[in-house]
Amino acid sequence: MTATFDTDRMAAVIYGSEKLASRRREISAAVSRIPELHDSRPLPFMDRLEKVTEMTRKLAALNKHLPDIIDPNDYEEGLHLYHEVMGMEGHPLALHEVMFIPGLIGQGSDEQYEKWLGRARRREIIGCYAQTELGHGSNLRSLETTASYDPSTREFIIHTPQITALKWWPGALGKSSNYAIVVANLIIRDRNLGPHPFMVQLRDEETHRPLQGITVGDIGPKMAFNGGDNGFLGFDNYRIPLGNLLNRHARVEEDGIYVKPPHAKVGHSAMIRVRSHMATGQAWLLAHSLIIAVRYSAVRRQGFLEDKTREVKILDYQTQQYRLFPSIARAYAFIFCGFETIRLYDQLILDVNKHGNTSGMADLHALTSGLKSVVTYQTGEGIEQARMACGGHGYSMASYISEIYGVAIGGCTYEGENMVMLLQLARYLVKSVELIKNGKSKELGPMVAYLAEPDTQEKTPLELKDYVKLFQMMSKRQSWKATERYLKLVEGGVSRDVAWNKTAVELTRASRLHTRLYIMETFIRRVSSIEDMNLRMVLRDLVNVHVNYELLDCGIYLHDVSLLDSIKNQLYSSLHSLRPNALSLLDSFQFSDIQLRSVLGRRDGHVYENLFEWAKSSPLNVSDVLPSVDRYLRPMMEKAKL
Ligand SMILES: CCCCC/C=C\C/C=C\C/C=C\C/C=C\C/C=C\CCC(=O)SCCNC(=O)CCNC(=O)[C@H](O)C(C)(C)COP(=O)(O)OP(=O)(O)OC[C@H]1O[C@@H](n2cnc3c(N)ncnc32)[C@H](O)[C@@H]1OP(=O)(O)O
Ligand SMILES: Cc1cc2nc3c(=O)[nH]c(=O)nc-3n(C[C@H](O)[C@H](O)[C@H](O)COP(=O)(O)OP(=O)(O)OC[C@H]3O[C@@H](n4cnc5c(N)ncnc54)[C@H](O)[C@@H]3O)c2cc1C
Repeated sequence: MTATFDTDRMAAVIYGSEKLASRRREISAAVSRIPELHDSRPLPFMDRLEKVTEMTRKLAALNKHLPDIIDPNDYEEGLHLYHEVMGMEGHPLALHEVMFIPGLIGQGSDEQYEKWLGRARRREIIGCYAQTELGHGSNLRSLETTASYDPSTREFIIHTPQITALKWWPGALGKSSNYAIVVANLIIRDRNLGPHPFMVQLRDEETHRPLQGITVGDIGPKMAFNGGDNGFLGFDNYRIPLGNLLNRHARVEEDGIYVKPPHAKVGHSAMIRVRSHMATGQAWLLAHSLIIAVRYSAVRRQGFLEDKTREVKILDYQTQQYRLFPSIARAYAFIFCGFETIRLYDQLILDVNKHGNTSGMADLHALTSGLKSVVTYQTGEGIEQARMACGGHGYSMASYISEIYGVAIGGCTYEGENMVMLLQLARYLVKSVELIKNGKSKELGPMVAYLAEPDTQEKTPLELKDYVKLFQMMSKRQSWKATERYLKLVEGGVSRDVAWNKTAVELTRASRLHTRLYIMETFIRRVSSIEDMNLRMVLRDLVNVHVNYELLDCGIYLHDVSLLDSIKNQLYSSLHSLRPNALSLLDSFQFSDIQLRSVLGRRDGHVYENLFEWAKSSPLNVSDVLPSVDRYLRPMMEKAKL
């Protein structure tokens, strides 16, 4: 089937500019010409140590070739090059780029940039972000690692008081990093001033051995990221200089006087940054799995429809389309709303760092808390559907979908466990409803203004604005319902914390609806702004799939469920309309075969030949009779014959 639009032009929309989209193609082409940058053999056949070694080998090779391929100062080009070469299974610089350098930029002073930033950027040192502990991750106020100030030596003493205080999970900590931003409770004269970020050297720069007072290692295999070394870390009264408290916002004077930051949570900026980037990051993962599933579905034939002489492509089944197309729509929606969120984050950082203005922090914290939760969960759902849509071959690691799934659902946990983060957004929604109840609607931010709108009659949506209106109404009702339930308990004498817990499920529902509304609105906004008519038309089809699917999925929040029949019909017809463009919408992501790492999804479409070649390369097929057969199976069978 021929697409109605140009995939290069769509790539420019997906990646934000014509220039970046074409640079991505050039970068992929450059990588394809350098064998040193390719996987030396399929990753699923490697054990953990081999994977870590392979990732480290490629990283060093990449570091060597990087200046010939990209402008080292161009972050977006760098991100693509890393994805292409390193894939997604983790590597020594993953957290260095994603949290260590951004954490230093967000929290460090100009003097501290001078000391560490250049070295970090040149990769003279490798760092990670060590916050989570064995006993606590979500509740930062219960972290146990201490950094006690000793004015006599102008040093902090970093200490792990007990086993639960061991840092646990930080990526690239176990074996790769020699520095870390360590989040520890700042203690001055026995007063705990809460978690603060410290720059800590962990290993000798020459020998790479842990420094005295440091215990560090790898935490073992995980669901995914097994090419990376998530680690543990303990401190035995380990001393660092006063200048190692990252002090752009909070400071300790030599005599121990503490200077507060302009906002208590300004130290969370590295987390807010990652959360802001997660919608786009997860969208690539969702698209990655869908490219595999949709390409495969356009090759795989099974069963008959009208033509009884030739089996049908499985992509023509309505159930297959229902399984896959709403996720294509979500992948696009996440990208567009991700771009908008990143812009909000960049603006906030500018406001905070240049003008000391922290007034936007609460809004962005609430928004990104909800967004990371909804997006990671829906991405996981979409990837799992993509796997099942490939039948048995989806279950093989040749499809690579299980790896993508493992990586994506890590996002439900890292950067804030999803339920915990949904409840953060819920605090904001409840406060907003309380403002309205107290006659202060004027104080509401623009994203929650709809909470003050009166209910109107539900009617069949015909235009996009009708869908938004219906969704706003459902979201508003749920926020009010949850708030009133909570307040009723409080008014009845239940403590706020217990009342909150007794309302928590309803509160998370409110957060999800609010976030889904935001995603829908940003998706519609972006598509309406696209000038190329061919692109706009196909994206409009995608929006139709999205709004109908979302409404149907949230149908329990409608009062008049009879509306659902017409919504179902509109959904089925929009799935049908999308069919000719489905594959090209995914090809527009322009994943190379190297980056795809999937035998099932390769561009050449020779699924069966490629699968057979892949199976033959299994280490189990090196010999016809395995030693385990000689040692155990044959004797067992021989014995049975006697
Ligand atoms: C270029 C970037 C790319 C990014 C990658 C994106 C996608 C990736 C795709 C592929 C992956 C590839 C590589 C990545 C691999 C691995 C993963 C990468 C990183 C993972 C790193 C981590 O996980 S680091 C550890 C993260 N930990 C957490 O997130 C902990 C969660 N907990 C919290 O954040 C907090 O404890 C809390 C928010 C739940 C509560 O905060 P706390 O300070 O304890 O709260 P209270 O003292 O009770 O105060 C509550 C009060 O403060 C408000 N608040 C809280 N935080 C903020 C904030 N940041 N800003 C503003 N306000 C805040 C809160 O709303 C309350 O306000 P009210 O009292 O007014 O209601
Ligand atoms: C792949 C991966 C990479 C990571 N990388 C890093 C890193 O680089 N650096 C780093 O510091 N950390 C990292 N982490 C750790 C991660 O940030 C934490 O695991 C995460 O914040 C969740 O915290 P937790 O493990 O304490 O979960 P818990 O909070 O123990 O969650 C367990 C359950 O308790 C529930 N729960 C907890 N609190 C509440 C509450 N208040 N209300 C309702 N329910 C609640 C949760 O919803 C969940 O169901 C990583 C984790 C993973 C999986």
